[in-house]
Amino acid sequence: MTNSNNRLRIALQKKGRLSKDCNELLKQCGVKITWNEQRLIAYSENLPIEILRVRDDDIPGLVFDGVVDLGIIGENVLEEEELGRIAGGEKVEYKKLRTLDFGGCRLSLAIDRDQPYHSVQDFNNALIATSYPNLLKRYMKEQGVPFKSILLNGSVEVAPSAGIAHAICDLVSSGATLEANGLKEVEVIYQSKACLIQRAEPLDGDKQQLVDKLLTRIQGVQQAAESKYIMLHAPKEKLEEITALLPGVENPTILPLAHDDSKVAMHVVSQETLFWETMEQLKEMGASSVLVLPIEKMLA
Ligand SMILES: Nc1ncnc2c1ncn2[C@@H]1O[C@H](COP(=O)(O)OP(=O)(O)OP(=O)(O)O)[C@@H](O)[C@H]1O
Ligand SMILES: O=P(O)(O)OC[C@H]1O[C@H](OP(=O)(O)OP(=O)(O)O)[C@H](O)[C@@H]1O
Ligand SMILES: [Mg+2]
Repeated sequence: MTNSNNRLRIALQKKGRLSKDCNELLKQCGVKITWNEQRLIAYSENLPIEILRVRDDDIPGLVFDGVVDLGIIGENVLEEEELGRIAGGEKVEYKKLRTLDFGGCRLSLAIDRDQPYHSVQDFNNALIATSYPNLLKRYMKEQGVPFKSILLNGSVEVAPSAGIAHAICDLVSSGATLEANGLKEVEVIYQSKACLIQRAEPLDGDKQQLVDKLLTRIQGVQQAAESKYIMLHAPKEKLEEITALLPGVENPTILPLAHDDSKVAMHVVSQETLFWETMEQLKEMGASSVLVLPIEKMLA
């Protein structure tokens, strides 16, 4: 069954690590949605969009099968599902539209913290607990290390101390969960971020236009998050030096200052964070009133 009405259907994680960031991204893109914790389909009030709120594991399949038009999903879950389907002889098609700037984590092999470790060869014939058997299999095949996996869908970190497995392969971000369970990370096998995917089958003209609009807005939101608006007063003779110091700046706006002929006001959009060290250097060059402001939206 496919989408019968004319709304663009987007699958998002209902509850978990990605949900807050997904909802925030839609909000920043001007998609107004009234969320109701119990409702599994939410409708936008101002755009023809509906949100299907599901377990993240189901999102790749919903996109591959064309049940939804778009989905936001961790690359780890996306590739795991893709590898699984390919292994089962299925053809997998979808479009990856954009990598997003949240959901960053890595899939790693970890062992008991007191166990010595030399190389990936230490996993020869080991029993490894994981929720990502296909990504693990691909990695171990590349490394030429035979192993056995045991599938655990959650609380994977408990496996070694519970005597279920010798090691684990699970997601790591801060490392706090590994540490709390007496484990140490020994190999990173996959780096992941959230991404936006679209079903392979073409959308009708209106829906594709809406997708393109959303993509432009997402780009604007991401660019803005990475950029800063910098305002400062600069001595006229130091303009070039100061511009060279500011990261990613091309054409600053220069404005005259009232009652001071020796300085001008300089406004620039910088593509990177301005570090304290650079601020101090600016000051040494005679710059004053340096302000660094966040940017909410950007349209190039
Ligand atoms: N510690 C983390 N830091 C950042 N991103 C993470 C972290 N853990 C997981 N992620 C990313 O967020 C995704 C969702 O993680 P989460 O733990 O919410 O999944 P889940 O428990 O499988 O949720 P669901 O109930 O929807 O199946 C992961 O697949 C990964 O891409
Ligand atoms: O390195 P850390 O910052 O400690 O993060 C890693 C943990 O985060 C994820 O689980 P989550 O907390 O999302 O819980 P879940 O496995 O129950 O979904 C992941 O499965 C790890 O257990
Ligand atoms: Mg899940």
